[in-house]
Order: sequence, then C-alpha cells, then structure tokens
Amino acid sequence: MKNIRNFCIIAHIDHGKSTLADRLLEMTNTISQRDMQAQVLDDMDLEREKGITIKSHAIQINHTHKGEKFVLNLIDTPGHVDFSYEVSRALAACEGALLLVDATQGIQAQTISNLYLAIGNDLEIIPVINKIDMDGAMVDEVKDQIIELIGCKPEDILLASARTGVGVPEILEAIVERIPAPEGNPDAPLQALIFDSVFNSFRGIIVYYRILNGSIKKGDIVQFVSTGQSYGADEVGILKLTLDPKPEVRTGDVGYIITGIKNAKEVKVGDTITLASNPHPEMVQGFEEVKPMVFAGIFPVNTDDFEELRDCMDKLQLNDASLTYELETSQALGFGFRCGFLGMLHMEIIQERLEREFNQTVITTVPNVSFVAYTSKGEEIIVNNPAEMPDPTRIDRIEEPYIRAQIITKPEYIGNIMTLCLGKRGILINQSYLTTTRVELVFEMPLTEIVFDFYDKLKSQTRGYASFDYHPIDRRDSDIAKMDILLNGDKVDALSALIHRSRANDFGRKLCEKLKELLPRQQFQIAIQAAIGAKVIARETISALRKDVTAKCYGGDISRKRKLLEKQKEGKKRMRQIGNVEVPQEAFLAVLKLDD
Ligand SMILES: Nc1nc2c(ncn2[C@@H]2O[C@H](COP(=O)(O)OP(=O)(O)OP(=O)(O)O)[C@@H](O)[C@H]2O)c(=O)[nH]1
Repeated sequence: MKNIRNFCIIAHIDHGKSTLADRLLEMTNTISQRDMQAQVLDDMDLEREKGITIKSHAIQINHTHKGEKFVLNLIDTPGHVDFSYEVSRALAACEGALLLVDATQGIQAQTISNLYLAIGNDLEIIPVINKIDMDGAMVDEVKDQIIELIGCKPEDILLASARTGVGVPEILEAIVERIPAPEGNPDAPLQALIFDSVFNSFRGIIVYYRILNGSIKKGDIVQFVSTGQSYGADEVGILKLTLDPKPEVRTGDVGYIITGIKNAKEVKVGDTITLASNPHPEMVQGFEEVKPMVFAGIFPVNTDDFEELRDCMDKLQLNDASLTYELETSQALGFGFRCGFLGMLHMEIIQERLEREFNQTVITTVPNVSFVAYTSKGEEIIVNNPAEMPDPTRIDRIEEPYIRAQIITKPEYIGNIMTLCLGKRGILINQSYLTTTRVELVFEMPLTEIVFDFYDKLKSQTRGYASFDYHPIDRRDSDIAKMDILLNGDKVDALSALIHRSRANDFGRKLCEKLKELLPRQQFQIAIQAAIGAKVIARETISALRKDVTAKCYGGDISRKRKLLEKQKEGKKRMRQIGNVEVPQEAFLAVLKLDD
C-alpha cells in the first residue's frame, strides 16, 4: 500500500488534461506509441463496446522511482459543471491532484471551482503550469496567480509542456514524493467508494471503485449500501489499457467489478460497496442522490411514435442514470415525457443521443427549473412543469433555486458583467483581484436566469474573456407567475412558462413577437396572446393569407404542381394543429431564441 498513489488531474477546459494524461501513459510505457495512436482513432461507440474508455475513467500506471516500483492510479474527472457531483466523488477517491493551468490563459473559473473541490477533499495539490512551449506563455504571471490562489511556494510549481513532454518526468517524481500513500485497514470489512460506472452492452454495468478498507475477491457477494442490493462479483480487477481481471483487489487500490447489473439506476456514484456477509458499519461520507436541475418536456414529433420513444427513453436511462422522466400529457403535443436533467448541457446531450443513437425526432419544450409552491393550507408542492403550478388563489408563497456563480474576467469587463448579472437578479457577493489583470466576481443568482442564454450573453459581453462556473446553493422566496400563450383564444400548454413577475411583461411581448415570426400565415387571422391568469399582457396578430405554393408554375405542368403540393404536405407533418392554428416544431422552442 505504501507504494500506491491515487491522483487526478484538475484543470479548466482545454488546459491540456488529456494531453498530459497521454504523456504520462506514454512515458511510463503504460501505453505503447502504437496503441496510443490506435486509441486516438477508436471512436466512442467502439470504446464503449469494449468497456474501456481509458482516459476518461481510471488507469493504472506502473512507475519505477529511484529503483522502487510504484503503482500510480490516474482517475479522470468529467469536465463540465453539470457533472460536478461526479467530479467531487472522483476526487474523493484520490489523495492528490495535479492542478494544471495553461500558461497562456492563466487561472480560469473551473480551475478554481475544481481546486475548491480538491481542497474540500483534503487532497495534496501539485500545481503545474502547462504549455510553456507556446509563444504567449506568461509563466511568471501565472505563477503569481497560483501563489496567490493556493499560497504555495514558487518552487512548488512545476513547469511543463504536455505537448513536447518537457517537465513530465518531474511531474511523475512529484506524484511519488508529494502525494501521500493511501491509508486504510486491509483486515477491516470491505468499504469501497464508487466513483464512476460505464455501460457495456455485453457485460452490463462496469463499476469503478476505490477501496478504502478491506479487499474484494472474485466470487464475493457484495452489497451496495444505498440501495441495499446484493450481487455476486463475477469479475474483479484493475484498470489497465483494458480491464485486467485479478483474483482480488486490495485496500488503497482502484479497480472494477462486474456483477451483471444491466440498469444504471442500481449503481450510484458516491455509493459504498461492502460485503454482504461482513458489512462495514459505515458508508463512505458524502454520498448524495444527484438531483435534476432543469426540466423539459420531450414529445415525439409524430404522436403515433410515442411507444417507440418510450422504448428509447428506457434504453437511454439504462446507461444514463442521471436522466429522470415521467409521463406527461399535453393538449398540444399529446403523450410525451417530462424529463429532468443535470443542466442544459445534459439536456442537449440527451436530445442529441435520442436523435443520433435512436433515430427519434422529438420536440423539446421550454425548459424550467424546479420550484416549490406552498399552499395556504401548508402543503408543499414541487413544480417541475408549468401545468403543476397550483391555482394562484391557493398559493401562499413560491420558492425558486439559487446558485452561486463565479466569473473570472479582465477588469475592463467588470461593468458589462455587473449590468448583465444584476439584470438577471444577481446579487454581488464578492469581487477580488487575482492579479492586476484578472478579477473574480461572485454572484448569487436565481438558477432560472442562467438556464437559457446566460453563458452566450456573458461571452458576447466580454468578447470571450470570461470563464464561468456555478453551484446550487439554496431556495429563496420569489414572485413567480405562470404565463400562458393563447393562439386564437386556445391555450397552448406546451408554451406555458414559469417566470418572475417583474419579467413577465417584457418576456410576454418578446415571445409574442417571436411567435409571429415563426408561425406561418394561414387563411385566417391569428391572434397570439400572452396572459397571466385572465389578464392578457401582450398581443400580436398575424394577418390572413392563402399561401399558394403553385403560384410560381405558370399554368401547364401538372406533375410539377403535384410535386409542390406533395412537398407542402411533407412540410405540414412537422406542424402541430392547435385549435385551428398550425404550429411548426421550432415555435415550441421560441423562448430559447429571444433576443434582447
Ligand atoms: N503548445 C501546446 N499545446 C498543448 C499543450 N498541452 C495541450 N495542448 C493543446 O491544447 C489543446 C487542449 O488540450 P487537451 O489535452 O485536449 O485539453 P483538456 O484539458 O483535456 O480539454 P478538455 O478535454 O476539453 O477538458 C489541444 O489542442 C492540445 O494539443 C502543450 O503543452 N503545449
């Protein structure tokens, strides 16, 4: 155990995490140059079929340091804020972290948020400035930023180029010398922390864990503490370039277990594995059920395809346990699902996967966060869908989720960012200069304000010179109203939105204008109205017109005429009939396309 080191690499996006991991694997001959190439060329699906995604989960490196053999387990962490819970669990499986900072970019928002997670897990931090080979490298300035941030000595900071390999041997040396060996009792009952899992269509779910105490043997009956389920350990082993089966995995080590589980829901990141016959009395600290943050409806474009969509959702959930869904019916869109996502990125990924892997064309409705309504009778109602909002006369108060947002930028953009964030109901909590050219702003803001387009606005307001990260903090009282959209007097439930009352008029007006652009003219006049309760707050009108697609063909050619009419019919399939109005698919997402 004294010759084991468990570590991870934390960095802002594109600061060179994968490249450094490649170099570490190459220099320790964990992967030969030839395999390295082959791996890079492997596509994701193939990688998944084989049950290996070497660099994205964990890999064991054998390294000889001053004549002594060491086992280094590199645990990878997901990059995006939507998955920050998984990052924190991966960090909990390590004793140390390489904090990688791009010499041309300096410290960015994710550098800091990941660093805080690492410090929270008591990890030994090894700061590394990467990309020193680049012309724009500002080594001294970035050094100052790091010293300011973590309070280390200048000589503790390593300089490297993951591209050329310069400084990588020193990184290996620092991993061995600075990161402590794991502690734990090999004779105690098994206690292992699940930090990741992957779905393999042949073998079921492969669970990755770090053993804190005891050991796990092939054939053991193990128990997952949070679910209480027991399984036989069909195979256990360590993670090399491929899965490397072993009769036993011991204290301090990182390994995998295959038990034939087919449903991702049974495996929870952060859960503890123990032995059914001799359970460890304690769970590993810090387990949380991951809660979805953003909700939206997903409906088939064609109502007849509902059963097929249900099938696809079931399959998708088998390998993405963080996706939640339940049946939703909409007058406008028929049967579909109200889905919960970890964040907007997660929502995009799910939509993409439904389209690419399952060949489904879906309509996604306006996303919203989860509100809590308290009725005057003292009931607490969770509102994940505008339709679930109780009648205003019954509501005592409503709470909405808040986040803490952290933005790092250049001082010249402070003004723009202030205007943007205060306009989004943000409260400035802290402003501090990391160096003279880099400032960190911390705001508390309602989550609902950043769901739609906050990040795009931030980028445009700062010409890309801002990095952003956020974490949920709490729920606060808020004046939320349900706004409905009516087309010729018919309420379109799929276009309803939950919105802060101060925003409603402006939002209603813009949404009506946008819908006017998106709805095709029809043979009759269409009134578009936004209303809160019975009160109409905005209105637009589309005048009547018969769109004669055959007008272009002067007389004669009947076959051409027929073709055009056919085409028009095709186009209609992507429309939904609401009352007497036809609504194209993109109108349901109009809210995401509103400009200022
Ligand atoms: N010049 C130079 N380029 C580097 C170095 N390290 C990484 N890069 C380049 O920087 C880009 C980002 O590197 P990645 O290793 O993909 O970064 P990452 O942190 O893994 O990025 P994500 O996976 O998106 O989080 C790539 O184009 C690399 O080739 C370096 O030391 N020098």
